[in-house]
Amino acid sequence: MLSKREVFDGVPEEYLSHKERYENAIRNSVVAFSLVRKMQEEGKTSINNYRDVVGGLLGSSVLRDGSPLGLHYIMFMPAILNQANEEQQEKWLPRAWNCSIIGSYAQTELGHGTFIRGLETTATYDAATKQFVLHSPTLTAYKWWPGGLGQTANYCIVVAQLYTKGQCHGIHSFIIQVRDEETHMPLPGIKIGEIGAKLGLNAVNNGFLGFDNYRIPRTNMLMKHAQVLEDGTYVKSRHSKLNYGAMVFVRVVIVFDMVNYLSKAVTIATRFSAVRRQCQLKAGETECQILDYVTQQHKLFVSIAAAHAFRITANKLWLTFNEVNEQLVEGNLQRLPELHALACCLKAVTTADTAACVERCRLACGGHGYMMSSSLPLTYGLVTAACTYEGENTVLLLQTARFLVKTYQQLDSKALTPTVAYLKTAAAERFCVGWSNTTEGIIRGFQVVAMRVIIMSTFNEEVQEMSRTVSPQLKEVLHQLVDLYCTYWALEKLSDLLLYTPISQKEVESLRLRYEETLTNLRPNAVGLVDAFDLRDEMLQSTLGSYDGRVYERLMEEAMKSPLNAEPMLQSTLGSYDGRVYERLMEEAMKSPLNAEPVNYTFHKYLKPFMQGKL
Ligand SMILES: CCCCCCCCCC/C=C\CCC/C=C/C(=O)SCCNC(=O)CCNC(=O)[C@H](O)C(C)(C)COP(=O)(O)OP(=O)(O)OC[C@H]1O[C@@H](n2cnc3c(N)ncnc32)[C@H](O)[C@@H]1OP(=O)(O)O
Ligand SMILES: Cc1cc2nc3c(=O)[nH]c(=O)nc-3n(C[C@H](O)[C@H](O)[C@H](O)COP(=O)(O)OP(=O)(O)OC[C@H]3O[C@@H](n4cnc5c(N)ncnc54)[C@H](O)[C@@H]3O)c2cc1C
Repeated sequence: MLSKREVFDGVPEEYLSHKERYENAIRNSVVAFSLVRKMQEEGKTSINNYRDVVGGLLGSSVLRDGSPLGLHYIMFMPAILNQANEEQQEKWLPRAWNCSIIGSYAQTELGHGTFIRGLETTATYDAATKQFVLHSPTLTAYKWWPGGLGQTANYCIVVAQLYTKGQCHGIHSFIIQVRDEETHMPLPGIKIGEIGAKLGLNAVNNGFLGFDNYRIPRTNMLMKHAQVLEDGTYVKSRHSKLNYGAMVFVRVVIVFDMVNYLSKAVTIATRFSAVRRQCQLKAGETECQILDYVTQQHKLFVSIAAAHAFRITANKLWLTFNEVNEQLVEGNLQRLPELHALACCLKAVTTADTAACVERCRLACGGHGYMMSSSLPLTYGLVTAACTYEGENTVLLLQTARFLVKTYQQLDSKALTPTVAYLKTAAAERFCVGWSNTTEGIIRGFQVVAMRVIIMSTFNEEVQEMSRTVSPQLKEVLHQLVDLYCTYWALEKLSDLLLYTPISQKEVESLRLRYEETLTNLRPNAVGLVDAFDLRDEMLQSTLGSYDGRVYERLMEEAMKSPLNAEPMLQSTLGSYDGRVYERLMEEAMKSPLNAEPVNYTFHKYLKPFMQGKL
């Protein structure tokens, strides 16, 4: 059994080189995911409910900057579950589940990420040999970004344009072996490596992949929805977008991920704000806690409310996802467009808001928030990536807008699905008959705004659910959070409300007062509310947010760990670009020390024994 997390001579991750970071990540990941395998053996997790277990590990301090094995669980396995037929699931799932193969998900290319119908990788069926020929016709056709593909995965799901009998049938998914299972060397016809250093997630080992007329068996096309028969006949799917299912799943999962990161960041910033004393409220008094400043409360408290709002929303979205998928299995596709629009909208909104809130938490901690040891810069790097991956936010909001406009156009002719039923009410009231400065009044106002501009998603507060299951005291605080969240956004989006609702100047002024009252009312419970997230210090990994409040001692202890305090100079900088983007990106990628060797030693020392169940 491997010892717990090893680091180089006690040097924290921040001071490791790019290569050392990867080697450290492999070591930590095989230890962490051996736990998942142990839980499988003890029946404590299964192929259909491992989200929480893997999610907990990926958000933990052990894998704090991602894992080369993350995509295996996040997309490789869900894609097999979602797009492989039964025979293929029987063949591939057991090996994926016990990690005797490690997979990734290769869709994005150097030249295309958003417009997936424009992907260039081709899979051309050869009926004579009953094989598909995978090929990257241009440099821009190289797969670029797949997590774990650089040096770790030996299989991946590849999304390519399917050609058979001379005709293109659009993008489909294929399971493809890219490395030898014994030697881990890239297979003939495969060009593969890692793409280089990034803003964050530098332990994920994102890779590139090019095909040179690479042949795979016909049965490696995932054929749950569409098929290619032995003679090359194409059988199309019931719905052209069923192949997009893996992306919908991850968008749903990302909403849960944002809850975890936002809870961490606001816990760190709120606790630090209770410890930090700076300036005086009245001359001659002792310096006050910065948490007592209304400006500090304005920065932080809405993040506490948002963490709860996102958690409730994530749970509701997960229920919807499972409901719709059960209907898909029965052949009922009626709610697929609603699920797609909902997943797009909530992934975009929660990632954008979380990135903004985490940055605001950092700013609320002054210089100490800028220290890597605070864990806030790392958290920001993780959440801001989520605004891009799994569908760039702008593009996903446009997908939601497309669905809402279509829904509005069919308002009188079609029954509305549950999450857009409010449009009927808002339409009936036309211009929001009256404004009231209550939670319900604000929600109704936004429904009217949404109605009017058809691109705002509405906010479904689960207030009733809280009143059934919580004590009067907790209900009061949770209602304060609901009030805060609604009045905050009413004030943030005041221009829309002024444009589309009859809110008066007087009501705006009282809304402002109500907002400040709510901040004051929440202040006594602020630390208790973040303590309620129950995030252990090991999870937070932050000098500012530790439970014991020993901020300064911890800052100094961490500072003394820097090798710069022991040695003169480290580091160097990289060159800049001349505008030849794709060639330069590839040239930069090839500079990575990881690409200097065909197989990193950690494969033979850690990964292979892990995959063979020998750890
Ligand atoms: C299990 C373990 C869990 C552990 C938890 C730990 C947390 C981890 C969190 C995640 C961490 C890291 C993961 C990072 C990994 C990143 C992976 C990737 O980034 S993979 C690549 C992702 N790429 C994209 O998302 C591409 C974005 N682009 C698209 O999706 C499409 O191009 C789109 C939708 C923008 C346009 O598609 P298309 O051009 O084909 O469609 P149209 O716009 O013309 O619309 C036509 C029609 O189709 C409907 N539609 C579109 N998409 C879907 C869909 N997915 N499902 C259903 N329907 C869809 C659309 O609504 C239109 O319908 P219509 O009725 O005609 O209006
Ligand atoms: C950390 C990370 C991990 C990733 N992991 C994976 C992975 O494992 N597998 C994988 O396949 N991919 C992965 N990706 C790739 C990711 O899915 C793409 O980056 C994403 O889909 C955006 O595509 P792009 O980067 O090509 O940007 P583009 O699609 O080129 O978009 C660039 C910008 O153009 C604008 N734009 C584009 N299209 C439109 C439009 N229709 N309307 C308006 N504006 C538009 C937007 O402002 C957008 O930000 C990862 C990316 C990151 C950052």
